[in-house]
Amino acid sequence: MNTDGIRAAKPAAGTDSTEVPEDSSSAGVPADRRAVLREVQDLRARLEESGIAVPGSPACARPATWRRATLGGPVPMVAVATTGADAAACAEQARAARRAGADLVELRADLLTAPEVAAATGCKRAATTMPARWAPQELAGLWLAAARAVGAELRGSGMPVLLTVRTAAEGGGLDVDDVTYRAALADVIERVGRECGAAAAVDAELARGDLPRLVRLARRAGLDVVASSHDFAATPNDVEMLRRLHAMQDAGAAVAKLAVTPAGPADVERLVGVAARARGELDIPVVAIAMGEAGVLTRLAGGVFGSALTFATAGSAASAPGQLPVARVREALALLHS
Ligand SMILES: O=C1C[C@@](O)(C(=O)O)C[C@@H](O)[C@@H]1O
Repeated sequence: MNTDGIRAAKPAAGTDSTEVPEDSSSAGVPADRRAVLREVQDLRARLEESGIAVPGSPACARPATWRRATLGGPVPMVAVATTGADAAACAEQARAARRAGADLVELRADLLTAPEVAAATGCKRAATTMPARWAPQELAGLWLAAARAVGAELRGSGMPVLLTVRTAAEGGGLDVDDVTYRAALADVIERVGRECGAAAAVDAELARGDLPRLVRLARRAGLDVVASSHDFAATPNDVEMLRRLHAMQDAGAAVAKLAVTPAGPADVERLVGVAARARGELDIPVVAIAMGEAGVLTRLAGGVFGSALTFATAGSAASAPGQLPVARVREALALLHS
């Protein structure tokens, strides 16, 4: 088991690596950092007591490399998601993400507002204005235009774009049936794939079905698929969470991502336990996030338990509850993975 991350964060040589010292040697570590370390170490100890091997920061068998970002390497990547309602706002947020030092930008295309609808209604709330009656090709066209704008903003930075269209069923802004979702996603995959730089990877929801076909299409287009599953109400049982992550790998996804809502610390502990197990069982990078205040630790220390990616903010609204600013996340990563 690799304990280097934790050990490197200890200020005093020769101290027990499972304890955070209270003495003067830890004086340079602010209280909140010590609290993070303590929580991580407690959690780790409890998981190991229950027989779950905590991976530390091992490299993954099949890392996913998109431009200069590698998921599944020794340190988790930091993503910033756009929440803008149009392409220009998303490009602006991508610039802020780049300046803040994020590794990649997630374009949340489901939060875009169709310009005609916005003009007619004056409404900026994307989730209520994405027109369900649109043909898949029209939706894909809207998303592609934003992908182009964000891709152009990041040109030369080496930062990749992850194109995500989150459905209402999983807490996002696109309220369409599964057939429309799949058709629109397939269309944008093919069109984005033709435009080098517009996106390096695309998110596809496991529960919407047909994941193997979308993965094949994406591969043909030169894109990786990040398979995802979100629960904004609860934390499913461990068997179900592991099943979903395995199903994502079996469908050919390059990354398996799970975001859940914990009711309290017990759920957080279960989620990181599942992440650690999945990390040992799967070849592809695993992303495991507990959303909301109760799950903040997973956004800072998820990498210790095998999670390859964390989402942070760069001056704009969070795309999911519990996200922290990039700088705060970087500080934690430096502490835990140096
Ligand atoms: O899947 C995820 C994770 C996320 O939900 C989070 O909790 O940070 C944020 C989403 O934008 C992203 O697509």
